[in-house]
Amino acid sequence: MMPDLILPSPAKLNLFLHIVGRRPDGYHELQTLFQFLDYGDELGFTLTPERPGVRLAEPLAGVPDTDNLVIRAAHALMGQVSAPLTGVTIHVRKRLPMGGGLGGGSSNAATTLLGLNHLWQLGLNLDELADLGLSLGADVPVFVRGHAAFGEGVGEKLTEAHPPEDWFVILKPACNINTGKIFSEQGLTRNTPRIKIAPAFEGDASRYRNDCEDVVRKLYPEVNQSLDWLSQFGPARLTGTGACIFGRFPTESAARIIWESKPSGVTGFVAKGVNISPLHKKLTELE
Ligand SMILES: C[C@@](CO)(OP(=O)(O)O)[C@H](O)COP(=O)(O)OP(=O)(O)OC[C@H]1O[C@@H](n2ccc(N)nc2=O)[C@H](O)[C@@H]1O
Ligand SMILES: Nc1ncnc2c1ncn2[C@@H]1O[C@H](COP(=O)(O)OP(=O)(O)O)[C@@H](O)[C@H]1O
Repeated sequence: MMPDLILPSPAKLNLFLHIVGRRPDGYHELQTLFQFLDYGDELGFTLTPERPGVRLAEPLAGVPDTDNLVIRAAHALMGQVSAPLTGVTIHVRKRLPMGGGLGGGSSNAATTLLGLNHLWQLGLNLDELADLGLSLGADVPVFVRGHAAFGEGVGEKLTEAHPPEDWFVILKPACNINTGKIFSEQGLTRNTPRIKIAPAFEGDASRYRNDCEDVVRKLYPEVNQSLDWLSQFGPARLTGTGACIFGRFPTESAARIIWESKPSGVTGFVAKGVNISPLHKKLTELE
């Protein structure tokens, strides 16, 4: 059966990620530049008037349904309204590697919040949805707002940004990295000076850096090797706490040439960086 609504759930990159301090609760204060990719998962929503509640069409491998950010986002939204809501089945077409620093789970949560707000005609605004999203994860608000952004705090204080919309080769080295483990490493750089004038910095990709990179290179030889390989063709960086890395190219064909020559055993994709989320583009078309 055709879903009632199909929406994209794009990936993000952290074009740079600076750790500028630590809060009393141990969480790290970041300064980061988020950009979306025109590549990601897809969520299909099918209304089920005969069956109330929210469910997944199929479970995600390794993620119990109650932990799935799609279900958690739907429940968070249902908690905001007292009126009875039509049942819905959500199909997740996964293309993004999980736990790779591309924000797939957070993006799925945001797509669910906006998709159900639309289907159920709840009328919540983006501020309300971003607040709900933050309770699910630090990366959810930027996906809810849908504009490339300079993020501060844990990534939830967002200022719209306009980095160049280049092409990227994204590589997924064959290892999984736990975000909590990286943030608890003793050798992590935690004292990068704060950037005061973000727009001046955004335009200069040669200054982009990820403070997790040194620690991740030491702990994960697969990431180290992939970064060394991709760096031959230009600056290559880690996104989030990894394991995915990206290299920047001015054109699609330049990116594809490098992609075709990647070492065996490494997966990934080629995608364009975009400053307006594909999710918001699609929702605007529906209005
Ligand atoms: C690093 C970033 C950058 O975009 O992305 P990913 O690599 O996850 O995509 C995010 O800030 C990830 O935020 P979020 O998704 O909420 O982090 P979680 O996986 O819940 O964090 C796991 C653990 O890492 C530590 N943690 C996380 C974020 C942060 N700013 N400081 C921390 O110290 C905390 O101990 C937390 O319990
Ligand atoms: N719908 C979902 N998609 C992906 N991961 C999910 C989802 N729901 C829960 N998770 C959990 O969230 C973790 C982080 O996933 P993800 O957001 O894709 O990576 P990252 O935060 O590294 O960018 C996964 O390892 C998985 O256990």
